[in-house]
Amino acid sequence: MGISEPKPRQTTAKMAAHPSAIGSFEKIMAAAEGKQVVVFLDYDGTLSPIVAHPDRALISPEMRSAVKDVAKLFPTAIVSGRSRSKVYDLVGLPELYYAGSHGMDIKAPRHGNDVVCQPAREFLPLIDRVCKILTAKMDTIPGALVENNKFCLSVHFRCVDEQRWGEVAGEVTSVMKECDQLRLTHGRKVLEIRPAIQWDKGNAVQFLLDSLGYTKSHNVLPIYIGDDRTDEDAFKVLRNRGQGIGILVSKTPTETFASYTLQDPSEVQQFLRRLVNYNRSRATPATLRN
Ligand SMILES: O=P(O)(O)OC[C@H]1O[C@H](O[C@H]2O[C@H](CO)[C@@H](O)[C@H](O)[C@H]2O)[C@H](O)[C@@H](O)[C@@H]1O
Repeated sequence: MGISEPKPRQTTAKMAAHPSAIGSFEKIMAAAEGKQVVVFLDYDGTLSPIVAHPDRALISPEMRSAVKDVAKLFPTAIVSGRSRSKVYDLVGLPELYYAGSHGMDIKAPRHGNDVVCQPAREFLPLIDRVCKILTAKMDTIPGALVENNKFCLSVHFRCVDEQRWGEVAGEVTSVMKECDQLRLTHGRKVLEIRPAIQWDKGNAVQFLLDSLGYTKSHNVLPIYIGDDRTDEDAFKVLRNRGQGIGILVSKTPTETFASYTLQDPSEVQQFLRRLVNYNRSRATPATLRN
């Protein structure tokens, strides 16, 4: 297995089918009319810009304040590949739902219903073992980094000399060969190792909508904003429900199950701010139903 940047997944012509969520704001709000909006937000590349080191991917005070205001109006969840505790510490808003480890670790807001979902609990010892093995291997490759995301591992190669990307891939692949209970996915200059169970960000979105009492409801409009391949699982769930707005954060033409795009986190912030301003006088406070 080699490592390369994920290729653009769609032609520019087809990109026209995915207009800007800001340019289409009125249309999105028309779809939300009379419905309960539920907001799902990815973290890296969506709420925070992509930077060289994972520990330095911080959310700006303005973005935090926009998310906080959104959560006053609508149930709001962070859905991240990072561990739940890490993304909670970064975002720092106890009033949100948090789904960490690509949705494998879900917790309701501190004062809300105690929704907890950890479908991959039995994999913890294996993930810890593999983390130790890979950390030792990556220690020999300058710039490589293994991040323990509790139910998943991220092997980062953003800071590795491109000549040595093959070595990173080779080491990861050789460890994976011994572990058929784990599977490998590929994010933004990161290899993601996770339990081989059918549970992803899409399942997390479905689980949270069910927990909020919207399993079969026609009166809900989920809005999911994310930038990465793993977010496609969530976009797909919204497509299959025939309900909801998927928004891909991307500057480049990309094949996606999302319906709209935003260019970067600063546009995400603008969109969230508009959502707040538009709905402030109209929506009732977010309530938890179960
Ligand atoms: O689902 P997400 O919240 O988007 O998490 C996906 C991965 O994001 C982080 O890695 C990415 O962002 C880093 C900081 O900007 C960057 O250095 C790295 O190259 C990116 O892949 C996070 O560190 C990973 O654990 C997540 O799996």
